[in-house]
Amino acid sequence: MLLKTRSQLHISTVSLIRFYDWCMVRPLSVEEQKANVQSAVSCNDTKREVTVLNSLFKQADKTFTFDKVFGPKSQQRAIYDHAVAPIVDDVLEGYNCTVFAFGQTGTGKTYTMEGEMMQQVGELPASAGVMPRAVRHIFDILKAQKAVYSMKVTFLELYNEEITDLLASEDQSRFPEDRHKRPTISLMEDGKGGSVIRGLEEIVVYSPGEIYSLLQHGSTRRRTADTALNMQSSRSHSVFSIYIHVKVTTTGNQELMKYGRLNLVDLAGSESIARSGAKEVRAREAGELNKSLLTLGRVITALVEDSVHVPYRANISLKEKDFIISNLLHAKNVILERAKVLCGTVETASGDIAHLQNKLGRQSKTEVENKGLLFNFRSQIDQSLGLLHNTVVGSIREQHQFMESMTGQMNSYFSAKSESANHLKRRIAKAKDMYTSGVQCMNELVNTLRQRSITDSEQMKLNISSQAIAVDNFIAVMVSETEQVLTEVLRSTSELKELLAFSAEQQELGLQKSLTSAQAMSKTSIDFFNDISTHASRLMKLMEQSQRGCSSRLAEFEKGFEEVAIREEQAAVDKIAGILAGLTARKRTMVSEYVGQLNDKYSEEQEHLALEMSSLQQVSDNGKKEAASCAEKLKNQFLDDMSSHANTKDKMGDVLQQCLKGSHHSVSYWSHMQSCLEHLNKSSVVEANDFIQEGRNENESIIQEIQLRSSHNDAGFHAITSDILTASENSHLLDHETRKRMETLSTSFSNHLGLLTEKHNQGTESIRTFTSNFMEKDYSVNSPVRHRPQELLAGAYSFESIEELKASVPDLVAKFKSKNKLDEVDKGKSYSDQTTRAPRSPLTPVNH
Ligand SMILES: Nc1ncnc2c1ncn2[C@@H]1O[C@H](COP(=O)(O)OP(=O)(O)OP(=O)(O)O)[C@@H](O)[C@H]1O
Repeated sequence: MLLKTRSQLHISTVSLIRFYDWCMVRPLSVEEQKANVQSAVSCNDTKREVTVLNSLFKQADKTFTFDKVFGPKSQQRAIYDHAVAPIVDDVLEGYNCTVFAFGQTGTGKTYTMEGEMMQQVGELPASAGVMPRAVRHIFDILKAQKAVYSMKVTFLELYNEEITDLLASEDQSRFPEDRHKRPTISLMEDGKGGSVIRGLEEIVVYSPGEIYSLLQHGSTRRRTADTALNMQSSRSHSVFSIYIHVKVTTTGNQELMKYGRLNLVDLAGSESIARSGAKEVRAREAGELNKSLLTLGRVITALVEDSVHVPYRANISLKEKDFIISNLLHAKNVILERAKVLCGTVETASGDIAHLQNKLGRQSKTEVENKGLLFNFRSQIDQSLGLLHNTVVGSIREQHQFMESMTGQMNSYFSAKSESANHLKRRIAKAKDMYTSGVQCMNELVNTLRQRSITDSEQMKLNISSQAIAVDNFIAVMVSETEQVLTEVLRSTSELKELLAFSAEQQELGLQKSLTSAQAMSKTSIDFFNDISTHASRLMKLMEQSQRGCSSRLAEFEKGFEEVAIREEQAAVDKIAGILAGLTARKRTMVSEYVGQLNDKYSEEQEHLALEMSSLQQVSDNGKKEAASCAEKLKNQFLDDMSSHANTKDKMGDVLQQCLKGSHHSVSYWSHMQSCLEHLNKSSVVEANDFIQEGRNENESIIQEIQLRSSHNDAGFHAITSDILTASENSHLLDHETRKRMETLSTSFSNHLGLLTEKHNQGTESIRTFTSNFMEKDYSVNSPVRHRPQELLAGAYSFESIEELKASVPDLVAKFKSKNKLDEVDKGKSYSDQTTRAPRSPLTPVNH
């Protein structure tokens, strides 16, 4: 497995690139040892040589030299310390560095780069790879330097020419099958000859632990597969990048930013498809991997050999992103050759490697030289900057001294020179006095204005606050009254509710009672009708019995009668006539006896029936009585319920009436409140508008007055300056040198005056701005739809204050004029020598 690094430093348009080749040979695994696999490679770490033992195949051994060789016994820590640690130092110096791990599948690339994944705290395990060690190293250095820095990381995977962000947030798709699809991102031209990876998530990190978690997370998302040569073979290239921005302070106390970037690239392994046992998808995948690695190798070789043509595109050779990503798309034969060399299958690669090493050595040397040159260049720049600084400071000091000496000379010149100088001095003093008094007067005016504005704003604040308090009180009263009304309404509503509940209860009770009564009544009626039915059935039975008795007796009578008739007939036949009378008498007796018996029996049954009928009558009467009493009870109950309902209804009516009154009262109260507020707002708006208008007028006149004074002052200074110029021009007695100095002094004085004028101009402008702000912003009244005006800004003028100011302005102007005898200036009595010049606009520079 080869570990290759590339460093790149960007200094304006210059890019320095250097390459190192390290060769790592992993130990035989336990399985390989068990299978008695023979080692085909021997390493000489000291000589930095790896020998492919072709003698095993009865051919000459081949020896290859690298920048560094790590044999099978090498520890992860040693590999990091020798190969990667210096590169991390370069990164923190502002270089862009890349560490590639490439080689045949199963040779230990991922193990070297990642190793056993990192612990959050404490020592790293012995098997920790380059990535966790580099992270820990970077943080250790930054901590030791107490550096101010920022850091972010990216982690991408390149699989079958498709880039995937390994740190992208998990997909929250609605459909579970979509969640496994990782978002792909694209490589784009950045328009500056470089390229950008669009959509790659850059994660800002603050601790090694955070990076370890990200690495662990990203690493588990990488595509791996179980092949015949590696149980967990990476099927994609991965690029983990750390971007570091460090703030540094130079000796000249300048703050600079160093931007360094470390790319840690774990390439997929090249493989012999036949040996790895790859089929179908895996075989195609392996083909793509081989192709990309080959192209990468070609690009690296072209860069190492300084080839005119780099098999990607020329600008890419200087750009790392393109180098890593795009070159993979074109990498073909060279990397395969390298892989084959390592496998001992290509014999002719030995010379190339040696040649490459020599080239690399030369390049490293040039690189070191360039770095030295650069360092010298930088120190020269620092020296030049220091020199420049000293020169500038010295020249300023000289100028200052010159000015001081000039002032002294001028003083002596004026004291020694004639009346014209004295006259000039007096004029200057006068102008100075005038200007000072003007300024003083203006200051007074400004102070008075400010004082007034403060007092008036306070007064206004007081008024506003008292108004606000009144409005607040008014609102509070309204609120409390509204609350009372609402409480009343609520109380009435609750009473109403209670009454309704009570009435419902009463109704329910009444209905319950009615139901019970109706049930009792119905039970009594049912009993009554049951009794009647019983008695009726008994009566029917009795009647049936009686009928049956009568029938049987009549049948017996008929039978007996027939028998007797037959006997009588026989007797009659026998006795013929004699007995006929007695027979008839006896027949009559028998019939009457039997009729008597029948009559008795019938009367007896009649009595019995009458008895039954009377008992039926009795039952019926009882039932009637009970029904009547029940009806009476129900009637009374119903009447009670009706009266209670009537009472409830009356009460509810009263309560509703109260509610209605309360609502009417609230409505009228609210409308009253609304009209009050509207009135209040309207009056505030009108007052404020009037106030603004008057304030605006007053301020306009004040500004005009200030401008007038300023123009007087300017005119005065203009006169003085021209006097000085005239005096200096006319001074034949002055020698050339003195005149020159005079001119310089005059120019500096004029410049000074120009500055003063500018300041004055700024002052006037700021007063104007202040006034316009004051008018347009500070005094603007809020929209009438609001209930309370906003507070005016502190320092704003009240209407009264402006009135007072207005009254005081003429006094102040008169005072100013009398103090400076400006009436004379106005009349053109003094400064007659200035009238020859055209009047200058008040705020234009004096000398031009
Ligand atoms: N220096 C080492 N010491 C002990 N075991 C190692 C070492 N290097 C690699 N291995 C073991 O060898 C096996 C293959 O290593 P690794 O997966 O890192 O190879 P790879 O080059 O990344 O393969 P691929 O290109 O197929 O992904 C792993 O089981 C790993 O643990």
